[in-house]
Amino acid sequence: MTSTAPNENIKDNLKDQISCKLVSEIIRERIQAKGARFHANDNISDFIQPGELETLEREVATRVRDLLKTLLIDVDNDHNTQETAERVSRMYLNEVFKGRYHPQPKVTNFPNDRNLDEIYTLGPITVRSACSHHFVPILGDCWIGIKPGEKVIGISKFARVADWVFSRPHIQEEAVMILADEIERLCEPKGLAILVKAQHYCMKWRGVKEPETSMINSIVRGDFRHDASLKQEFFELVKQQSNFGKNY
Ligand SMILES: Nc1nc2c(ncn2[C@@H]2O[C@H](COP(=O)(O)OP(=O)(O)OP(=O)(O)O)[C@@H](O)[C@H]2O)c(=O)[nH]1
Repeated sequence: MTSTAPNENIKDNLKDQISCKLVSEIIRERIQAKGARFHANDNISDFIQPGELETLEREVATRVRDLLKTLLIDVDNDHNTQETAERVSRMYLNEVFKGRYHPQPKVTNFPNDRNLDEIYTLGPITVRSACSHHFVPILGDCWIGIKPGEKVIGISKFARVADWVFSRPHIQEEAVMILADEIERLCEPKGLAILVKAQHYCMKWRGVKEPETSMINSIVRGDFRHDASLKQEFFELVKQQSNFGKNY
């Protein structure tokens, strides 16, 4: 987000407070004023100012309480659901969908001093998401292959970035593309390959109720795309890595 002069920010905040807008309206207007997208799998943290997430948490809890009431659950007397609205709100904003509302975890990159140009793979990295259609879990494993460029990042950062990207409502195909974009941005590899195997609870828990079906998809970029033997090496290494085939 481009910065605005401090006085303009203060004026805008005052205007918002005087008009008694909901914090979700204030944030939405800020996003729309910049012409930015706010689909379910977009990160909108640049548009949330300090303190607003806590206010949003209270607003979401009110809406979840309304949903529970509309579902004819006696939230006032049922001891099990009395604080469910607050828990669900916290869970969405700070846990399962934190990748929408919180900024990217800090990732330091280092120079590839010795010009390492061998590929390496990393996995399985557990990924947890939810499908955009039903908001029920997607759980799976991810493997990442890198042919380094001029920068390298610590291997734990791949897991942190994957967790941040997947912690949004998604479809699996887009989740993998967004993760690829973020990794390319962070370490500019000469080649990048990603494979995800996941189970979708919208198919497992409800709907067709298929308990074993999983979805596997992959993306290859740079040298992995142009060099068939490198691509094959990635898939061979992934096969050898432990837990390939694990079910949730
Ligand atoms: N391509 C793709 N589809 C997904 C993903 N996650 C869930 N889906 C599917 O999205 C579809 C949503 O379709 P709809 O027909 O509108 O929803 P529905 O009537 O609840 O469908 P059923 O699940 O068949 O009961 C379902 O077929 C899901 O299985 C994903 O990551 N990628």
